[in-house]
Amino acid sequence: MTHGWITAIGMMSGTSLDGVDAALIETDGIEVRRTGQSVFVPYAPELRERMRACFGNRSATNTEHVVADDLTQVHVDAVNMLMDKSAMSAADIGVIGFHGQTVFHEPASGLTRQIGTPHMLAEKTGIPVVADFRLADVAVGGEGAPLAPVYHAALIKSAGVELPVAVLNIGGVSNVTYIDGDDALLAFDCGPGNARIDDWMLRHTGNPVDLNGATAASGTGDPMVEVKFLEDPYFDRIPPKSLDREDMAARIDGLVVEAKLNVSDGAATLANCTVAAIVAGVNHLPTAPKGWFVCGGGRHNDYIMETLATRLGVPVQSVDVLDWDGDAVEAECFGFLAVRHLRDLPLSFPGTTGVPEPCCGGKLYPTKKAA
Ligand SMILES: Nc1ncnc2c1ncn2[C@@H]1O[C@H](COP(=O)(O)OP(=O)(O)OP(=O)(O)O)[C@@H](O)[C@H]1O
Ligand SMILES: CC(=O)N[C@H]1[C@@H]2OC[C@@H](O2)[C@@H](O)[C@@H]1O[C@H](C)C(=O)O
Repeated sequence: MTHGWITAIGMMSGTSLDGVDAALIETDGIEVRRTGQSVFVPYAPELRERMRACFGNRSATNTEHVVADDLTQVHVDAVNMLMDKSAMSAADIGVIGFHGQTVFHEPASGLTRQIGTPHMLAEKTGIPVVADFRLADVAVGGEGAPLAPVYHAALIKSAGVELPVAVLNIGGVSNVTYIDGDDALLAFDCGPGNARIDDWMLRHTGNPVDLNGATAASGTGDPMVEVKFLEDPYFDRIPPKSLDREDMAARIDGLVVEAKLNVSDGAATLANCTVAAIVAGVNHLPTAPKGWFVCGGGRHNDYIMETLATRLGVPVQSVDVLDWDGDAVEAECFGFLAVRHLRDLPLSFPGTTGVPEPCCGGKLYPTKKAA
């Protein structure tokens, strides 16, 4: 098989609902020749709330269609911004990988829903779009997530680091990829990432973030809440396994309310739970990683990063030390996966989502001209 390099734009609208990350990547679907510029376009608060109202929708509603078109328009804007920033035009881009917004994820029922309007994105940008990345995986009994492991492994291959390592994404949910140099990858969602912290901060301060973990750092974690949190059966479940953003939410909120914590103690407690969930995941790895490389917005939370390093007892560093763009890894990943779709290469594996055999995925939405 001869592979040409394809320049792709990948886009992720993550579980934290903060906005759209878009990034350029040049790849043949196996190796990463280079990554390029990235942009972030935040959602307007009113759109964010309409998106949040779609969480839990097992099937599409009329209002959801409007939300899907509106969030797709933000993706169109992101593509245009990225092309302007990179002095590129649609003719320079081979494909867009469009994740959409997960509103419901229940792989045990064979259901995972990412909303967005891929044909609108293809028409408005004039670039073919690959979307629906998770559907084929859950259709054959997989978890549908995480899908980033094959991209994490491609990046680590040329990073020159001592193996085994863990690549950890701390987004709304956190997920880990264990890489020991063998082809067999192991990956799973660890637990809540920033989502519970964001919701707590929004409720108490009106701002959905604990900037750099400063509020947590000024508080004291409640150890009993953490102990009860770790009693959730999810942590003993053998991976692969995945979570919806709202999984565990009611239980954690209940524990924190019951403990009557103030804003800083609550932030510290929730950050400790995020860390404890990641540390609990080590029990499911074949050996302890020699180092952890962290991407996603949670790596900006100094309290989480420091607590994680203390509890893991090995170096925990931002992926930025490897010259990766830690805010763009997931977006780049969907560009990479779009190219893998075009090359008929699998996106998920028995060790990453529990599919019976390596599984291809995604669906191509050509531009009208190409159709
Ligand atoms: N400076 C910062 N300090 C603390 N937290 C931050 C900071 N910057 C971003 N975050 C957190 O990072 C999160 C966004 O990260 P990211 O974009 O990686 O998540 P996502 O892609 O939406 O989620 P997921 O990976 O679960 O799909 C927000 O929840 C935000 O609270
Ligand atoms: C169902 C879904 O959208 N899952 C996301 C979410 O956000 C982080 C974690 O949970 C991960 O499993 C996944 O996203 C990344 C990009 C993945 O598939 O690897």
